[in-house]
Amino acid sequence: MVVATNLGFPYVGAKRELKKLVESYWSAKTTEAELRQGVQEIQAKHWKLQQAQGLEHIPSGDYTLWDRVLDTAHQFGAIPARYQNISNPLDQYFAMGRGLQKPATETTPKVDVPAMEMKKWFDTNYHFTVPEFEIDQAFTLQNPRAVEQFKTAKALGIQTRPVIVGPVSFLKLGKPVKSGEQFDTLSLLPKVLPLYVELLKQLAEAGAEWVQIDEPVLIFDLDAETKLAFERAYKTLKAASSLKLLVAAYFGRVENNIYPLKDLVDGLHLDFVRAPQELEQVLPLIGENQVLSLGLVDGRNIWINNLEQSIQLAEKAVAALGKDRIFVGPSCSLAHSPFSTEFETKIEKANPELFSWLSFSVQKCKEIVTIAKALNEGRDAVKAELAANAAAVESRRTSPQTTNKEVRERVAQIPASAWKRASPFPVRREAQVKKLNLPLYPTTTIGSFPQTKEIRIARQKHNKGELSDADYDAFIKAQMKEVVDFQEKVGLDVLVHGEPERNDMVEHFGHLLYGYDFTQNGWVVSYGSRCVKPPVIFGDVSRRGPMTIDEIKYAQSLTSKPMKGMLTGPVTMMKWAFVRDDIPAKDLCAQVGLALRDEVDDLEAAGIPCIQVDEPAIREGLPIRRADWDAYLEWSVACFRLSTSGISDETQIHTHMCYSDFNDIFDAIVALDADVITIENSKSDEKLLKIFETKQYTNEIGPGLYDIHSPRVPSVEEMKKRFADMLKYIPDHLLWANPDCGLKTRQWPETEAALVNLVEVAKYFRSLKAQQA
Ligand code: MET
Ligand SMILES: [Zn+2]
Repeated sequence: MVVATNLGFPYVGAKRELKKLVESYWSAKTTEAELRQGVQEIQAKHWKLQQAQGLEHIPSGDYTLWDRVLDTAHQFGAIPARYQNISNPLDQYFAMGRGLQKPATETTPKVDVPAMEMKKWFDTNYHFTVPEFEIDQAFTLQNPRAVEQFKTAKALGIQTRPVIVGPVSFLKLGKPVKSGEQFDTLSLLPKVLPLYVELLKQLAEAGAEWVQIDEPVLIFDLDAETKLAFERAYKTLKAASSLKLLVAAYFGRVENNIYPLKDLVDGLHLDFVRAPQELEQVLPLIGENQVLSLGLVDGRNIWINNLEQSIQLAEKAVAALGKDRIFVGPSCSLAHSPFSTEFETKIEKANPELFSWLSFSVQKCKEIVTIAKALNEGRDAVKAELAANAAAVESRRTSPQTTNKEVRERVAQIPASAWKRASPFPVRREAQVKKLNLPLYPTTTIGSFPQTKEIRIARQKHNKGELSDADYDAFIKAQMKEVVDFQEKVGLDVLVHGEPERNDMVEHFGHLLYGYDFTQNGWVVSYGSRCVKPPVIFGDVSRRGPMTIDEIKYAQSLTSKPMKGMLTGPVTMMKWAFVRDDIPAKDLCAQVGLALRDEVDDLEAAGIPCIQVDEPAIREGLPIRRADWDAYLEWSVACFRLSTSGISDETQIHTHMCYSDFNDIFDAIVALDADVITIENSKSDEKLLKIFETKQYTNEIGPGLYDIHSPRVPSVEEMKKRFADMLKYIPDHLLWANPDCGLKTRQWPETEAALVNLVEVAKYFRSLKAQQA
């Protein structure tokens, strides 16, 4: 029979219970014993909830207090030296994840260790902790969490399927401990495999039957060596274990990467939401005794499944392999989607139609069960569910809420000339130099200034109706005035309004656009205990009206210096939202691009000489497979240009990106053709600047002079050194001086001190230049 399975559950909890629990432990309000007890209660609730939906394979070991890859590193003793003298294992674990600072006491020395590096988990917005390996790394097995969780569930009478991170992904996702010491982390495979054997043994002894081994690196472009590593690893594990091994890949297509696993493991889980077209290719790669687990329900988005479509796809697999060799499940762990729609009372009331299109984790479990039941017992057995689903699918397909004829027509008729600026950069530069009259090495900031408690309180009060629109407006104006006066005082050249009216750079604009809505509880983990609540894009996007003109115009009226308008770019507006899946991403992006284009035009008409369109998410949207890069970059760059090309030569377009690692998309950054780009640099000095040895950036550029993520005030000397380094690569007339990113997470005192120093650095180099001349 077809088995209904799950790969992972949103461990953070319906109301972010786990977050509250661990944070309370960190602030010493909860003891370790209470933390463990609390976690068990949450887990028990979630296991029972999944059982109640009718799932047969329920995961355990998918719960984590920080990150599952970190759990794996910690349990195998891959603990970097700097954490080794923290004696309590739990505190050591948290220190690896989030760093630890403790003043000295009479008996203990001071502790000050930074966190391990975090990286994006494939193309999601979740960040995992990057394991660090020594070239002669030794591994030991201590308290594997999967075993502990399996036993806890078992004691409650629930048979679960333990989930572990597989050996090849674990090693591949890690890095050599010293950046200078390069070695292939996969070379550690022979050392770590015996411990995996031991881990499987412990799971078998505890009574597990199936174990899910996550190997998401199967979706990368893999070299022959890694494929060989897969073969070696799973030959060893299979030979040593009586457990049934399900190797799980997700977030993309696997192509023939799974070939080495043929007949080696008992089952494979693949993502048919991302790669439905792959079913036919993979069926012949499934060995005679292997199960194919179909990822049919989107684990990363919030839309209802098209059950009939899923059933039809599954029927093809059933026809080829038989019911006994098919599982159905989510495409990936449901930890990447929010908990349950039952808490979305606002949308339910205000927009019941939209509500009927939403499916969060609990609902997704039910969808999986319905698909399995339809396959096992026929569609009649789930008639009511299928009918309700078909009605909702049809309502979404045909609803006037999702389609705006004018927007569609406008996108279809974008003239070729709208995709690029009227004149090439050198011509625009001349016009801008004349108009702006900026000094050499102009100074600016990235947009936001400290979001103080005062600002947050005023916003809350306004949202609750305790502060009238007029009073709130006056408050925001006063904030802008403070920020403008401050920038004048410090001596910056291109000013900003400070973004006091924005809680978040995507959500703020989402409220001003048609097609966006907002959940009350649609939380997903971003890293550790940090959660985000992305907006929902459900329909065609267009402006409700001018979005920023009043604020920016007001800010400009306060100064004779150029004011920089501030917008969030089309790709970022999409990437940091739950995006609709019923039209191609590139069409949606063009809609957002057009809405922003109107705003850019209006800003110009209002007399704003510089306009920044932030695109921090362009890099992270990059597809995993190289073969898919060009197509993505082509439309994402095009949509940025669409939003910034409706204006005259003399209006200066800025863009901003952070989070580094740009070198592999350098050509696309050039193609954006922004007049000025400000870009992260201070955390990866040489890496960014190195590229200028081989490639030329022809427009103006401001690599960040200091890291805004830390309260540390950068000294004049240190920024001088950085600036001098930049001047080796970037011609004088193109270089700007600015911080790394927006200042909203900073406090005022350090902001002031840092910017005063920054302006001094620019002045120093200007006078140096004047002396040379
Ligand atoms: C994550 S990029 C942030 C850019 C935005 N303009 C800010 O300054 O906050
Ligand atoms: Zn930034």
